[in-house]
Amino acid sequence: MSTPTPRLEIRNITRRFGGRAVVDDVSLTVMPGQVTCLLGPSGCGKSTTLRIIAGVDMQDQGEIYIDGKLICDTVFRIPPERREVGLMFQDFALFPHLSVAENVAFGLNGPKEKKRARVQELLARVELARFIDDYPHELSGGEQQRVALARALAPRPRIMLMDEPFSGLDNRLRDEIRDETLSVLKDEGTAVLLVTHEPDEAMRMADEIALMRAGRIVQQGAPYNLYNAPIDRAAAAFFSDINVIKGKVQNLLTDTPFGQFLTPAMPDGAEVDIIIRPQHVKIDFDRNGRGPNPTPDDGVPARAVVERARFMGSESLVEFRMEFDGSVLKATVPAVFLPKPGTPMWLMIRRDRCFVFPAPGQERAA
Ligand SMILES: Nc1ncnc2c1ncn2[C@@H]1O[C@H](COP(=O)(O)OP(=O)(O)OP(=O)(O)O)[C@@H](O)[C@H]1O
Repeated sequence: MSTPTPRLEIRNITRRFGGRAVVDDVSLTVMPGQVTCLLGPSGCGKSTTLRIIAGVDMQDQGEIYIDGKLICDTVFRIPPERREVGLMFQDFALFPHLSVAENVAFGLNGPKEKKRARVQELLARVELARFIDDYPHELSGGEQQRVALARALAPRPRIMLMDEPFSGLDNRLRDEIRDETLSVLKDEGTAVLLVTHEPDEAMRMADEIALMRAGRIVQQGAPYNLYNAPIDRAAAAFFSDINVIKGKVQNLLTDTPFGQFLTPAMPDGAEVDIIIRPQHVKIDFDRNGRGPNPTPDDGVPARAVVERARFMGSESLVEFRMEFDGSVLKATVPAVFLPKPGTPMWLMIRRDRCFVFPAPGQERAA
């Protein structure tokens, strides 16, 4: 069986500014109809990667292919306007002096009736048909964003490049527009490369996430895999708060107050961090100084006192001071649960949800 051709493939892209590689040997593919998110902190090189694909910046090394055809390497270069790539940025800047219909039709060629039909089709799809003859200033921010989406999609781009397109919208509107945008893009079968620094946005939108750090892609895969099998401590911490339990390897095992962990590939004496997300910490009440019985899944309970508890809306966040070393661990509870500071409790950690990594500075020991 032949493997399908990616809609977009970039191979070993490097871009240097002043000798510094801000994009460093980046490769990725996006299949037709797929949304891939380039996710990473500010300054890690996401936008530069996107600009290179759009053709408004030029790589120092590497190649770009669309539907298997070379569109750019370091010698050969198809100009931006012939790449059939749509662009959508945070500052989507509709033309204020053009009507909604004229904005959407802006990049279209061909007979007037055909253009009008495509504009009508797209405006219906983004549920803005009634605004067709209005001007941008007569529309809300969310409506303007949908016009920008219709405009970018009008010439039927093979690939849509989106750079933080939703960050100018307020929270509630943003979720709605994201979902709507996603369904329009899926209907059109466009391949999407979306740049964002927000893990929630990436998880909500992406079929695949490429996690970027300091110019490199450090991990790539389905959102579920990145969340549940992060490649290192920083990747784990990028998606949520984390708790760190420290330990030292002895005979391929690491002893902690929460029980023993298998640490097979690590030498004796190596320091390890056992990472657990607050939502995978279980809590139980103190029964006259005793906790729950250990279970195979949850391991050994450890005693703590409540440091503080905060109501977060759909959940509560409780911080505990651990009796064994005075460290603070956090647990999220999916309900209103606000125990008083000083209340003794017991914590267990879901062993199947723990990640074990060499402690910082010990990476080479692993
Ligand atoms: N034309 C340029 N000349 C020099 N340095 C640049 C240029 N463009 C980008 N950089 C630098 O390259 C690095 C990566 O920038 P880039 O905009 O790609 O990051 P980003 O991940 O998109 O960040 P953000 O989310 O803040 O936009 C930054 O340190 C930036 O200062």
